Amino acid sequence: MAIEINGLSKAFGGHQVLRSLDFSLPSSKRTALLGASGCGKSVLFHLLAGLLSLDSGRMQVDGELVDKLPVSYMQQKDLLLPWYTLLENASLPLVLSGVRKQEAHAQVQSHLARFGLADFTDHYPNQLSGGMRQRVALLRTMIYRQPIVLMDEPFSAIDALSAQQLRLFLKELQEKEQFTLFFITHNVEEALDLADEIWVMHKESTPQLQRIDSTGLDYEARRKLLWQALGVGQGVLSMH
Ligand SMILES: Nc1ncnc2c1ncn2[C@@H]1O[C@H](COP(=O)(O)OP(=O)(O)OP(=O)(O)O)[C@@H](O)[C@H]1O
Repeated sequence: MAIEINGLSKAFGGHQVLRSLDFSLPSSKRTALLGASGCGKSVLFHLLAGLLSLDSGRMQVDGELVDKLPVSYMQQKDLLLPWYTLLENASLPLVLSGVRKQEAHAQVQSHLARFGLADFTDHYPNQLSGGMRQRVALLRTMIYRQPIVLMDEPFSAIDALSAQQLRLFLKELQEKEQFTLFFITHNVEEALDLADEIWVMHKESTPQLQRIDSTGLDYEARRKLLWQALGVGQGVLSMH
């Protein structure tokens, strides 16, 4: 699937957030997007998913103009419905797509153990930890999957060990099923471990999107290059 974006711009009031972005999203690859807080990463994902409208620019899938890409979108907020149990929340996209409830539940149940959620089927979101809710959101994204998967900081609310396991799980799944993964992270190591391609979004410079070319470099050199592109010697990318 060829995904081409041209001249994509977005402003809020007088604040120009995205300035004429051009890129093709690498198909069947894992692409990481990094950049300082507030530079417009989530706005870009909202535009791609059709949750916001473009001021100008165009999006094409296999040469066809589209107003949104075919995405499963896991947002920063887990968006779980408080009055539904874990099982019902995770099954929701399948049920909405027309799968019978019983069958949707059975499908979800077969994946629960892998996500460390098998013992919590009947729990409501307010009875789950932040990390667990994130895992339910990840499961829900994976179970009703479109050709492109957008993830906005998928592992930021999860403890380090669970995050590592889920990263590995996601990587294996992507390698097996070959969907196009585009994810936002503030974690340089996560980008280096998980992504085939790494892009940095800038607030001020033009072009606003920079592709980090680290062909032939070892891990340490790639790490250094990425920190340099982020304009930071070391330490954290941004403070929330
Ligand atoms: N609906 C909106 N209305 C007005 N301004 C908005 C809206 N959504 C985003 N913005 C502004 O657009 C800019 C970019 O926001 P965005 O959420 O994309 O940043 P980000 O790079 O994802 O940041 P972070 O890494 O902290 O999540 C910010 O200045 C934000 O205040």
